[in-house]
Amino acid sequence: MGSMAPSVVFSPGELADALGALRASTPLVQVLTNTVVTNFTANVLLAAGASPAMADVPGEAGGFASVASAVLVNLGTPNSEQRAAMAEAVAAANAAGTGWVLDPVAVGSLRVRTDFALGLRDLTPTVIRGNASEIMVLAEAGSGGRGVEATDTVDSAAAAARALALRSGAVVAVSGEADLVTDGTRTVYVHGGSKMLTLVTGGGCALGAICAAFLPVVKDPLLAAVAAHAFYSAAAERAAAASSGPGSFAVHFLDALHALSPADLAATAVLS
Ligand SMILES: Nc1ncnc2c1ncn2[C@@H]1O[C@H](COP(=O)(O)OP(=O)(O)OP(=O)(O)O)[C@@H](O)[C@H]1O
Ligand SMILES: Cc1ncsc1CCO
Ligand SMILES: [Mg+2]
Repeated sequence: MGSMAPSVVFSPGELADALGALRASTPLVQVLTNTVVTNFTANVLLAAGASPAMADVPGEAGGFASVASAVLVNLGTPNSEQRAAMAEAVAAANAAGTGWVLDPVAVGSLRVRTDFALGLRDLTPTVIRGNASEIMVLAEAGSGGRGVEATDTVDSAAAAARALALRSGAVVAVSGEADLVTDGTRTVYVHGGSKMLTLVTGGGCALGAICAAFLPVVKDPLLAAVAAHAFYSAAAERAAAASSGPGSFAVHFLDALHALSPADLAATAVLS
């Protein structure tokens, strides 16, 4: 992978500048996410240089979204209060012109969240991020994975991802061995990363938060999502090299997100 030509879509310098802008502005990211990954997600955002706020209570979520830099809506454990808060936050983010990310965890076989996710899909998310099976369900081209895990490959979801982007107006990101990011017209693959990310809960969920953190710092949401994935992959590679299993990987991953410089990102990212 290291010998692959860099993408013609975004240069290493554009990725570096995006990370530099994130670090310079400390975006305030409102997170409405599942109970499994809340703490890990907050730590990932802090390590990366953003400021997390887990404001997901009805009556507060809308007010918070109108002042946040970006919002993440993750459907991992969607209790009814949280669904009400998500509806509030999305309405307020849209009214304020604030970017928001939808992560439709485990849609397909799980009815409540599937119905809710299909409604959110049509409320102009800026980015939709999920694994291949989740993205295929939102594109109405698949029946879902096995619980929170994908049973489809990124390549098999590529056409669905592009169709979903064109239909929703969102940038669509599909995670896997190589991540695919598309706005329906332009498609970028982000290589690298580590399989260790799949052995720590929240590997995908926290990536959605990092996508949100990049939205307010660059104009083009496709560049924001690509920079987020490249940054995340670069940190995962560095962490995997220093660790001996999932436990130490999680610790080294936070350290790597914190330590990785814009120049490191420019030197490490492999796009195609
Ligand atoms: N085989 C692999 N090799 C390298 N990196 C991988 C591999 N599979 C997944 N990843 C990386 O792991 C991260 C999480 O992707 P994954 O597809 O597991 O998300 P997910 O299923 O949504 O996760 P979650 O369990 O948090 O919901 C992404 O950064 C992705 O690039
Ligand atoms: C394990 C799990 N179950 C519901 S959400 C979640 C976190 C990973 O998606
Ligand atoms: Mg997921």
